[in-house]
Amino acid sequence: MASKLKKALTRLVDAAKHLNIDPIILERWASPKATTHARLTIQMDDGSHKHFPALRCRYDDTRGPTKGGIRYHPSVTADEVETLALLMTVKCAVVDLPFGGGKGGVQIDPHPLSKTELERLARGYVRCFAHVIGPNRDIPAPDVNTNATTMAWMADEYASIVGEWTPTVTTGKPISLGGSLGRDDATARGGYYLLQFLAKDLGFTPGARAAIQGFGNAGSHMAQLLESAGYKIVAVSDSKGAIRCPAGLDIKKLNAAKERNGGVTSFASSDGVSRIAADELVSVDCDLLVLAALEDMVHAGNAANVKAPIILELANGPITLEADEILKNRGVVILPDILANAGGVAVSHFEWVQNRQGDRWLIEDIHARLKTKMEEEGAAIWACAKDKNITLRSAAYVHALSRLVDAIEAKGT
Ligand SMILES: NC(=O)C1=CN([C@@H]2O[C@H](COP(=O)(O)OP(=O)(O)OC[C@H]3O[C@@H](n4cnc5c(N)ncnc54)[C@H](O)[C@@H]3O)[C@@H](O)[C@H]2O)C=CC1
Ligand SMILES: O=C(O)CCC(=O)C(=O)O
Repeated sequence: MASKLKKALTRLVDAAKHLNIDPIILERWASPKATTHARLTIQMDDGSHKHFPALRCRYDDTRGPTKGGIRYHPSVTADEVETLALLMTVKCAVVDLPFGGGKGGVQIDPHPLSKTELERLARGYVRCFAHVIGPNRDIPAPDVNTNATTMAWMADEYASIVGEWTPTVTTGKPISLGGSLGRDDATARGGYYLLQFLAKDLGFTPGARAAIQGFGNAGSHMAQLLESAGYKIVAVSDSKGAIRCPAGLDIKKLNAAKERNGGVTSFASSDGVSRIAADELVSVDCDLLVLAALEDMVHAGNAANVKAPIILELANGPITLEADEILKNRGVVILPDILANAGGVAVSHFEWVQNRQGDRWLIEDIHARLKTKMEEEGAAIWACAKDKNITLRSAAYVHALSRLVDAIEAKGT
């Protein structure tokens, strides 16, 4: 079976056909610039030691330091991390950030770990990769199962290694340590601004019904934003299961139930809310399907069951190549990951700039800058898709690729 990376690269190669790109230039993205592997050993609270495979990939730094999150998950592999780092390379070009693409991961289920074990894991990661990361070289951020606290521990460990506080080495930090206002909900908010901007063209109106797969950072913030704007959230899921409520879920109450009980299914005892099978989420009757969990969740086996006419990808790579084709043939419009979830890295860039300036921007400024970015890039990609009669995903790749090629040609290499 083709690797995830090989499959992901076909999207880049297809986009190149719409531009007159020298194949030699394209070859440079066929593999990452560097992937570093490590054995990450931590002491557990009972005094024993455990070892976990850990990685950091710097896929491409043509447009600037590599940038991308760190994921803790049992399914982390080099192939997955490299694929996600390729997506970061393209994403940063889509929204014109002065960054290349990177990603990191640890193959671990972090849920059974205590807080002290999690801290040792984060610090251990930095000790493994201190020679790879750096404020002008490679800048991590949160991704699946990592958060602001993880970034604080990582920045603190980096400071003790280099001998000075260096806030620009990670983004997504707590506000008290130089984190940016608005980074917490930025991934969802960027997707939300894009959706609002295209709503008229998409025929998406307030009161419309949304189903959301994944109820972590990206998915739960999206639920809040959509609910506040008058949309109905009729189903949500997480790794433990899914719930449905045709009248619309109360997201505040759902969040409180999740906090208390650790998962969305605990809310199934509330009025009008029923439990459904996790894989039923993608086939719920709704006007918008938000994918905010993991890769490959919509595949050849379930793409035909999707009822939503619009899909917004907050997750990275949630739709397989085969499913993409099925959905395209059925006329489903996909707002693609490399544009729709770029709000996270865009506000990470704002954080990095604020840290370099030693300044703090107002939340209103951050929202305004993010909105402008999503609208400008969204408009360009929408126009490219119409002009070339291609999908929004293909148009986003074309848009990014032309910026990447311009940068290479400008360097003359
Ligand atoms: N956090 C960020 O800033 C960004 C995240 N993303 C992407 O968004 C996606 C979600 O990331 P976060 O929200 O940060 O992670 P998170 O760890 O906060 O949340 C992940 C959510 O997905 C759920 N989940 C896992 N497996 C599932 C399954 N099989 N079915 C349904 N739900 C499942 C988890 O229970 C959890 O609710 C990932 O693909 C990530 O790469 C993309 C851009 C930025
Ligand atoms: O904020 C960042 O630097 C990267 C976030 C990320 O990992 C992503 O966009 O997939």
